[in-house]
Amino acid sequence: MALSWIDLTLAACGAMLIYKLATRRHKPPPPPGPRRLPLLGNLLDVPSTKPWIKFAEWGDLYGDISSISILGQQITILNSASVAVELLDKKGSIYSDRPFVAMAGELVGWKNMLGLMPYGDRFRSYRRLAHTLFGSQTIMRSFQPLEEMETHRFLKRLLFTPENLQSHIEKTAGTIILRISHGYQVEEGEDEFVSLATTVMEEFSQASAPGGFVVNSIPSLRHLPPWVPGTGFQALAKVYKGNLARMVDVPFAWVKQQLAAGTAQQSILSHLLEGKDLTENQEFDAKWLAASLYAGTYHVSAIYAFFKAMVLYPEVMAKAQREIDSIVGHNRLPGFADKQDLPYTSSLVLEVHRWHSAGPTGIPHRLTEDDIHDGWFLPKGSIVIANIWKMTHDPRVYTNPMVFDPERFIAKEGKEPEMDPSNLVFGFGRRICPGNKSSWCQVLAEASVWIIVATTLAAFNISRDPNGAEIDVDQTSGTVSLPTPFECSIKPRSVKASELIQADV
Ligand code: HEM
Repeated sequence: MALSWIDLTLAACGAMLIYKLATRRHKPPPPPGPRRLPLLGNLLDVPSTKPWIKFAEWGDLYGDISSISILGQQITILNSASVAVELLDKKGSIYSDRPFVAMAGELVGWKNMLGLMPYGDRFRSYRRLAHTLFGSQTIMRSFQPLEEMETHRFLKRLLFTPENLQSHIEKTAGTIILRISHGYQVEEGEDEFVSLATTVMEEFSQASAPGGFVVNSIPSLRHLPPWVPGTGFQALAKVYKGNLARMVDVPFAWVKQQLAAGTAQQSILSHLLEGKDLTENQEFDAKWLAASLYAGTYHVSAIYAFFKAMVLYPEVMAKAQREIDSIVGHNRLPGFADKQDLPYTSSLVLEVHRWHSAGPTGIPHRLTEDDIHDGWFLPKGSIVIANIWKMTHDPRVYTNPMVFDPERFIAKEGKEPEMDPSNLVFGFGRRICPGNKSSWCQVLAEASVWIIVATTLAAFNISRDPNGAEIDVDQTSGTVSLPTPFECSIKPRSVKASELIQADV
């Protein structure tokens, strides 16, 4: 008997159903994790603050690779460096996308910044562009005198208004980056570029916060016209977008004007633009690449954590000061040239990066293909989070991980140094922080923390404020996590130290 079209259609549907059932039956399970509720999954299990602590507990219960599901979206959590390397490094070609964040990425425009840029040709050309320029240690070292000078200015600000520690750190970190990225010298007091960037970073935090905007959970809402009730996010996105564009365009226009006048300082942008006939696209990329650097604020958190650690561990501060005094003496401040002779101070900087996780959960990666790892199924489009906090506080890797102890990185007879946290804190794979030590803008991340730590220890004593509140060893929630606020006393170590701080820069 001949088959009718309806038989064929039914057969096709049946075949599809059988195929789906068969493939579903044969699909391995997701990595283990807490029990999932229908529809909600683990929505109620993830704490709204400091999720890395809960992620670490799941690591202890279910192993180094675990997973949860939130409203149908699988999230895989990696709790050890080895598993992060296996997935994010070794399978980087499929683990390097970023999650789609409708409000921040799409509507406001952060997808043009490196951190949120989708993985693809444009991303690769950004990183290639940067690497060809700054893979050279020579170019990066040429920025060191500038960094020493800005650090000296930081010491001066600290001398006169130590109570404004956090804002001095923010200003100095921003200044160093703007000098290197745009060749721009920040004004003392209120500065137009710094204020604009501060506003834009706050807006980014709001626009990217999970649960902050309904459009982040239901991205298709972004297509609704602004007159539809409940789409107030559209108007706000327009304001944020305008501010972001100003933060990117205004300093860029300033550099072009300086280049035309022949007064431009050496900077990343001057290297990219000077004497080159760039296409519109190349110019666009250069502009957003330079702005991407300015958006990296993790080192503010690391420097602030250094001050907190010194208040809590005065014996560590005293030991580093003895080392600096013995090598540098009392008649000058330390500089990069002294670094190799200051191993304890350098270990102290490593311990700051380990003890305080500036980016406890990194920036989430997104899978672009299905993957099976160790018998577990990780679907295309799922999110992968490296729990950096757990990796740097794992007792299997670090002895007494909650204690601040630079000695752990110093080789002793019969004892190897513990793992260098630089292999963890800058993330993994093709999205590893470009501020990583083997990468092109290391001078901005590791080096800027080192020079501030070394000169501050040489010049100041940092101690508990006798009238201040009890200090807790805690940190704020967020992609970039700061130490919780604390009070401390910051005083020059001697009259000579005070003179050195006030000397002309
Ligand atoms: C203490 C200093 C710093 C730490 C701990 C840190 C940490 C991180 C981490 C964990 C990531 C995510 C990596 C991943 O997705 O696996 C990241 C990305 C990034 N960082 Fe840093 N960072 C620091 C300093 C800086 C500085 C100074 C800059 C600016 C030059 C910077 C620029 C960036 C950029 C542009 C990305 C995004 C890279 C991409 O998505 O391809 N970071 N950083």
